[in-house]
Amino acid sequence: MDRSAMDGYAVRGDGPWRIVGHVAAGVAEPGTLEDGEATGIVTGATVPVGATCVVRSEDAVVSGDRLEGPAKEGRHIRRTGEECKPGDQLLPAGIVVDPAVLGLAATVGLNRLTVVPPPTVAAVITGDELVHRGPSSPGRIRDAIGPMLPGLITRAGARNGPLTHLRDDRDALVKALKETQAELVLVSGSSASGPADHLRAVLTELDADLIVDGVACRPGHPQALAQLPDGRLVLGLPGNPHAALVAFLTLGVAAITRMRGLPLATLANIAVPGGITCHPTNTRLVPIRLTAQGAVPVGHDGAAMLRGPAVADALAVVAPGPSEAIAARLLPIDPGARPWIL
Ligand SMILES: Nc1nc2c(c(=O)[nH]1)N[C@H]1C(S)=C(S)[C@@H](COP(=O)(O)OP(=O)(O)OC[C@H]3O[C@@H](n4cnc5c(N)ncnc54)[C@H](O)[C@@H]3O)O[C@H]1N2
Ligand code: MOO
Repeated sequence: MDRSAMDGYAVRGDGPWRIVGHVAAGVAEPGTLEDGEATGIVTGATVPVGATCVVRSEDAVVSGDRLEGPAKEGRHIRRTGEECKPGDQLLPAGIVVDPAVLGLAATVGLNRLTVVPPPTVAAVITGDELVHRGPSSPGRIRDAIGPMLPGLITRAGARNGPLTHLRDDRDALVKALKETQAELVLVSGSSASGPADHLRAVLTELDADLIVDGVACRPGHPQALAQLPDGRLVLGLPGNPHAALVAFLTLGVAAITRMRGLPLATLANIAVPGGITCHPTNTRLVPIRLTAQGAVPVGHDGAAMLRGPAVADALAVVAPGPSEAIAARLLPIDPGARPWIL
């Protein structure tokens, strides 16, 4: 149906017009206008048959049932089929159902969409030294990874499964990995080769396929990705909090993105006017802020520090090399952000 885009009067022909009625919202049969006739109308209401334009209420001069105002053929009428015609493809296949997509689907009357459901991601935080409330004390530190994960998981487009805390105990980790129901299980603080780091041994015991056994990046090199025989994925996040964040943003987001049926993002390149020292053999991930001149490192970027990442817009992905990089790729700190095209 043709609808009014403004509150005012639907008119037919040139003015002045005689006001013959009013069309309220939701009226299905607004009638017909003859030449020289007008009817009051609200935004969104169906215009009467024969209406040639709508005069906005602020442009209308009314005295009794007489209306005067500016008239221009088609003005302020939303014509049927303006946005889409039968047979139009509204959206490409494989698109993320974000709020605008959902609204558009409802607009065209769809009750059901065929979707790839978001995967569920669970987390197991390990460490005898961790406390979860109050300040740290000698020998004990606050868990900084657990509080980061639910938001990261949500922003990566997955559902949060259970988040549990474990002592550094091999049997407890075996039990947790056997019992945790999620397509992806994150395990923090057990990725290296120390006496309390059981992840790799436990993965072997569970007959997992170790898909990624360390990544040549700094921080985050001990990260690991494995697949259990029943198909669930396990991602080992290094215990150092910045390293854990890097591992989630790289392997974690890549795994979740593919489980959602989406292609991996292409990262934009950006200039680093002040340069960033390269690592000779590993890719560096350096927290930066975006400025009009390019990427500027924010500092406080040690593997155990979150002060840098907390104020950063992105991680600069700096390829290995002998000297300084003057350009880098950008990995958003927020996994829900669309990667920038610069
Ligand atoms: N011999 C080697 N030792 C280490 C290596 C190595 O290559 N060879 N790599 C180091 C790097 S790099 C990292 S990262 C860590 C990774 O260790 P794990 O994943 O096994 O984690 P932990 O040893 O338990 O902890 C490391 C560090 O992080 C602190 N931590 C642990 N969990 C949390 C948490 N939830 N919140 C805050 N901080 C946490 C923990 O107290 C340690 O200080 O291995 C290095 N060692
Ligand atoms: O992962 Mo460690 O630096 O590489 O913290």
